Amino acid sequence: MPVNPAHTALWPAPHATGPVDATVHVPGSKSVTNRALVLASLAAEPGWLRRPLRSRDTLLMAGALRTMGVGIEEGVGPDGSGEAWRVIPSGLQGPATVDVGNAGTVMRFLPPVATLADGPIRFDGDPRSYERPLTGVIEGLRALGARIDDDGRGALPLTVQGGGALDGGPVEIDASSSSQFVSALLLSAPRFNQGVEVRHTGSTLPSMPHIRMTVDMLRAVGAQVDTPESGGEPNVWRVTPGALLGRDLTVEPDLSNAQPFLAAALVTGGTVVIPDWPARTTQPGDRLREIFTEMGGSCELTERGLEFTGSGAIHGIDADLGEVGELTPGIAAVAALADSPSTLRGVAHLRLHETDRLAALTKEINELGGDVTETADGLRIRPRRLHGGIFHTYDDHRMATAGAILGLAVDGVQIENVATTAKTLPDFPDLWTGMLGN
Ligand SMILES: O=C(O)C1=C[C@@H](OP(=O)(O)O)[C@@H](O)[C@H](O)C1
Ligand SMILES: C=C(OP(=O)(O)O)C(=O)O
Repeated sequence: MPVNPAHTALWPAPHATGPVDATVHVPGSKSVTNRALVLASLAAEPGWLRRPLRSRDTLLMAGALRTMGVGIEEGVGPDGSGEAWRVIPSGLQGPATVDVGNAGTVMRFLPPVATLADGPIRFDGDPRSYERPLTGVIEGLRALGARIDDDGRGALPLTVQGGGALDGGPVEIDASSSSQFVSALLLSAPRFNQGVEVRHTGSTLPSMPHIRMTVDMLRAVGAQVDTPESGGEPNVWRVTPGALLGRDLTVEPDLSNAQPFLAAALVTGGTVVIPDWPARTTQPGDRLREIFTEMGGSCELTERGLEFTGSGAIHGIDADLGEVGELTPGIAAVAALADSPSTLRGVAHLRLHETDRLAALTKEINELGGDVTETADGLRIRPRRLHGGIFHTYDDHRMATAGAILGLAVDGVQIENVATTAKTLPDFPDLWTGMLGN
């Protein structure tokens, strides 16, 4: 197979020569954009999506929905401002083939949509997508009446034999390996004949803010959802069948992608402003306000956005990151530069993310001279003086941004395949050098 030069290229991570002082406009949220695309495609009328993220994961989602017959057109929003997508739902059709890349949201959220299509929808993706868990979606959909052909491993590749409709009803799944199993079954459920009642049976459930995001966004398009938090049973979510509205939604900046920029303020003792930081959000990245404050920064929400300032000191942290797992690589990078040890817990499921993130962070930080050990459910990080070297990214966007954070403080860090940030933030290298005034 020919080697893609972008995958072997080394990017010299810029070293900060002083405190950063920058305003960084962070593009839209991956998680919001991909949920909005699914919900708008299932609606009874056209809708608008303003400031959508345009990255590998969201373009794969839009492309997949288009191959099933949905119209997703470029346009300016109804008020004439900003870039937008107009989503025009239509009868979903197979045969079609969906490339999921390595997008958890695409590989999990779309098989339920495909059950509503007329005809077979084949799902395939990057080699890593074959290793990421999908059992909760496959078994869950079968229990709800779907026909799915797979090779019995509970993973991709597979074909959903869309029958134009799905019975729906009650289903038990174990979503301890990914919250996206729950989100997937809920997002399409207003269109199932009986809606759905999802009961999670596993002992842990990661990424609760992402499940809240699913519920909030369903309600915003008119769905009726009962949750444990709205007085329902623990671990049970119910969605009533019904038509969804086509809305006009502006996508919030991706707060998890704001992380490396906030980290830059923390690591250099500088200030970074992120405009349009939402006052209220379900995005897990909002937790960075507390986490990075505990690690030595301070922040304020002003009319300019979130203003985050580092004190010059970086402290270690003992934190359960189970709710905000996708923040772990960036927190681990900051922790490796701190003045005291850190313990990051509750993130065993990161072994099944874009790469085995616990192994990758341990190996790569240690190769720069660090002292990181894996625990059963996380990392223990004892800061040591680091040196330059190659930081491998394993096709993981958050490994690349974690390496860039280290490079601010450690001279001579070279990031292999920084282009992998295109999964959720294609502009990363430019935004990063722009922040540093280069
Ligand atoms: O639903 C979502 O948009 C996501 C849920 C989380 O997945 P897991 O629960 O599999 O960690 C998160 O890590 C991922 O980046 C995005
Ligand atoms: C885990 C992540 O992505 P995915 O949506 O592919 O699961 C992530 O972005 O950190």
